[in-house]
Amino acid sequence: MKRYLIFLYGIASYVGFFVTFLYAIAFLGNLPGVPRTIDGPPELASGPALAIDLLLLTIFAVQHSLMARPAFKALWTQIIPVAAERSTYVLFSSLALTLLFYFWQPLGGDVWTLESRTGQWLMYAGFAFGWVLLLYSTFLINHFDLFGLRQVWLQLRGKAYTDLPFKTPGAYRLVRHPLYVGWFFAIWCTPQMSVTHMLFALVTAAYIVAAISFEERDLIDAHPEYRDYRHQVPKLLPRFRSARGQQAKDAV
Ligand SMILES: C[S@@+](CC[C@H](N)C(=O)[O-])C[C@H]1O[C@@H](n2cnc3c(N)ncnc32)[C@H](O)[C@@H]1O
Repeated sequence: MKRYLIFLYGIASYVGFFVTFLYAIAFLGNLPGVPRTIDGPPELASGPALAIDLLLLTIFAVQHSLMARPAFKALWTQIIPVAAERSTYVLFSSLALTLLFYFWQPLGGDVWTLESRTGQWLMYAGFAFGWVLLLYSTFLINHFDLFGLRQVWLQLRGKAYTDLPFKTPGAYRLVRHPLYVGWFFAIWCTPQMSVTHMLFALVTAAYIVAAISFEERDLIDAHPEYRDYRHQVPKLLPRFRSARGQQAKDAV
């Protein structure tokens, strides 16, 4: 019975993630048909609105980073079943994001507005590319493990969990963090950058850069070969070498 409940919990948490993921696209892209998006008429004075937005971003950052640390997981799994740990992380992340979507306060004011149709379409293309890259990268690592489904499925079948191996498929050969590159595209590519959107993009970008150093420390502890990978593959910006440059390097 308990095994089925944990499995159902994992499925529910995954559905929650998926709905939050779709809402995040609509929220950041100011898509029609959803009750609240990142931009809109300000409801509060700038000071309180800014304080609320920063608080919402901090809640997400603290939840997301703290609950991902091995030391926190070791403590947390004394309270909740080990197999439900990742689903709980996913659930809490979705809740923190939902809180942000619901209470987000637009500040008003524009940073840039692209008038050219080509510029606008390039921004839309970058936005779409970001979300696709983000989702694609989860499948390169293991989508079902990242979102807790593999863990609850293995326990349902009475099988032991095995850690994911370190791997560098597809985009991981170009950069170490393609999923975060996807985030960068999703948060910065907009034809109309408002002050509110800029605040979101700046804080999120700073958070991603900080999160990378925590994540890489854990990765080196778990997979010592990550140290070499770190020297060979850039963090976020791919290096495109010319064929002649590569030949010269191979010859050395
Ligand atoms: C949300 S994913 C982000 C992955 C990566 N930072 C990126 O931007 O593509 C975080 C999880 O991926 C795992 N991870 C990151 N790089 C990995 C790799 N090359 N092989 C296996 N797991 C990896 C981390 O241990 C962490 O559990």
